[in-house]
Amino acid sequence: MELRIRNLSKTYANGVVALDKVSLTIPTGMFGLLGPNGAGKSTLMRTLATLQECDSGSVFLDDIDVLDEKDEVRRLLGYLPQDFGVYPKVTAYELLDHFAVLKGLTAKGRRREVVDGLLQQTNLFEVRHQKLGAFSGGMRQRFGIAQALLGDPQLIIVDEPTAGLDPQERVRFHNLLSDIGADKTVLLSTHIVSDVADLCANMAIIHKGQVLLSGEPQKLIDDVADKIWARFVTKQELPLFQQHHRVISTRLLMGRTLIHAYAEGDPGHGFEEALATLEDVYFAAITGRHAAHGELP
Ligand SMILES: Nc1ncnc2c1ncn2[C@@H]1O[C@H](COP(=O)(O)OP(=O)(O)OP(=O)(O)O)[C@@H](O)[C@H]1O
Repeated sequence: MELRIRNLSKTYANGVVALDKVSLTIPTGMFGLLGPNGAGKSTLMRTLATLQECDSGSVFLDDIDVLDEKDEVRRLLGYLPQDFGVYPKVTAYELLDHFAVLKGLTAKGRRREVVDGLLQQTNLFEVRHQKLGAFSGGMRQRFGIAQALLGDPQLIIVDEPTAGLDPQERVRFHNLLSDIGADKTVLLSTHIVSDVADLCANMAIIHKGQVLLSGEPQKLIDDVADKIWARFVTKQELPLFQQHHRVISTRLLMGRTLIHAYAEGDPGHGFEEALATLEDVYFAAITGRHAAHGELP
């Protein structure tokens, strides 16, 4: 299914503009919504999941008016919130079975089939009789996906699901999501660039409630391909480079400081052209946004 978001805006009572005329078209497959903490991702996710009202704008899931026909959307929606809590004293099987009853799966035999199937799909079947309180972060997130998939949803929204997962668990979780994304619309919010780079056919970068960029990751990388320049600097040199170049990122590499700068042509001063990555796209977008407000030269 296709999700079309047009001019969605939300200002909280304290005056914070969380969404500022957000427009996005999200086709079937995995879509990554990338942005730093506070960008407005959760506000957008909760609005799409019919849990929160916006101020203006429209959202359609194919022909369904998401902001108006909430029951209709809920029948098609699976949602994994950012702060998905579990009851620590019940087992994975018991809780999923309970959620299945709430979803309307009242026939025992069919319910068992569905619950067992989901536990297998999320690789939790072997541990289904363990209490959720003993689950690792990765197991808990996979359980979160299992509950989100109850009722065979066509639209699946997952809000920062990989935060706090170790690398192995992240790979496992990525594989699970990518299987689901094969024929469903999956919207994944994250502040981790590699989540999007690894998984998503389409993406958007959101910052301070605004969509800065959207498109296919490779196309967005191609757009900055000859504009990213790198060099090592000393700690003492760094402020000078930040003053005279559009430095988009600085990071330590084997104890030295590697800077990436954005420039239309060779900036000289010892810079060499770098192979652009999605991380460069992300930092160029985010810092470009600051530049628009005069915070960078
Ligand atoms: N209920 C609320 N009342 C007031 N301000 C809020 C509320 N919820 C969120 N905000 C503010 O709105 C902005 C966007 O928050 P949101 O949680 O949507 O961002 P986010 O991108 O999901 O960030 P995070 O990853 O930290 O959750 C932030 O400045 C946040 O402090």
